[in-house]
Amino acid sequence: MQTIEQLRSEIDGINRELLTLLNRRAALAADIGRIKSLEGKSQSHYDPVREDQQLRELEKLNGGPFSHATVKKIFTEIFRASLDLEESNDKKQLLVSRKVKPGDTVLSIGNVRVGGEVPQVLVAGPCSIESEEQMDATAAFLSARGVKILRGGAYKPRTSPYGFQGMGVDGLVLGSSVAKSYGMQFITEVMDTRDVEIVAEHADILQVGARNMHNFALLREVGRTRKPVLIKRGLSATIEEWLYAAEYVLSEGNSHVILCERGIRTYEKWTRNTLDLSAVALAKQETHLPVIVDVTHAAGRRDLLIPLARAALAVGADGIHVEVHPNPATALSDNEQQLNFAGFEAFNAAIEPLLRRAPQEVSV
Ligand SMILES: O=C(O)C(=O)C[C@]1(C(=O)O)C=C[C@@H](O)C=C1
Repeated sequence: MQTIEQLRSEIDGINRELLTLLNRRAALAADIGRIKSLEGKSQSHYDPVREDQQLRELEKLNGGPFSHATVKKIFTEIFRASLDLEESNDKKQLLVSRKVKPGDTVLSIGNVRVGGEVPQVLVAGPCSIESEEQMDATAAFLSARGVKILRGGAYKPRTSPYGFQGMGVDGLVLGSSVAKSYGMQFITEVMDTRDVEIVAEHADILQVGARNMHNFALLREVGRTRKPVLIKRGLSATIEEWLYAAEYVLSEGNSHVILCERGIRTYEKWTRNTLDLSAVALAKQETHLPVIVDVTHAAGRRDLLIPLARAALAVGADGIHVEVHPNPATALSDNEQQLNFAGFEAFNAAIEPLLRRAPQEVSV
């Protein structure tokens, strides 16, 4: 027969185990709560069906000596405590969330405004910056058609280390000076924390590419600048992970963020990626940030760019990103998917009827 002391010491041990388990359970409930908040499915986290399911399972498993009524009472108390935790965490809302900032964020970047009710923007230009002639011809052509944001990669995240890696600083200087001479804003990708300063010196908008969306050091570093940052959704990133990437930037004090859906990796092979338009609708609904759609990388083929861009605008995108090159056949990267000038002309004409106009353009 064990002594009371021995039994109590066993109970003390079980208490310690229970405490650890209860807190592990609470952490899981808190994670569920965060997902529920981000999805914004309902105001309340209370889920009676899930609670009932757990109670039934426990009733089946219960071998006593506690009666089911007692087990039910204890677990109902645990559910209430989890719910309280979830809802109190909810009060610490994400900065990207509309719960924190109900109105749309509208970025002013030079002469361009992005987000809210302002006309949607087109971000266009070549995949890679290759030469002055190429950039000059592209900027002259695009600016004459009302495009205000010129893209061009100076640092290229290529799948193969032997592929063209970009012109680096020379490309930055070229891209920014050509954009300036046509009154355009220059967007380019930054891939490395060590380059943030130099890229921010030349670019009007910093792009964090899909392959770097999980690079938290880079996200923090661009968050410490006060430059607008465009964050592409990662190749296999969930919507939640994409929004947390933006949260990294906002949490460093930089609220000038644009989200960019560019298609995700699925089993589908007829397109390069699968454009996830529900992500656009959800990001618009749950966050206050502008959302644009990169149709070029989503499709990976020219023949789908028009329908995808029209669909993106219909779903509420604040802009479209499309790659344009004077002669795609000779491009040093992505030559399958960039539009030539005639192709852009047709693209622009096809999406134009769907674009919002500036108030002074509305005819009465
Ligand atoms: O599973 C959930 O949805 C939770 O929020 C967790 C939990 C629980 O503690 O098990 C908490 C509250 C809900 O009413 C239902 C279940």
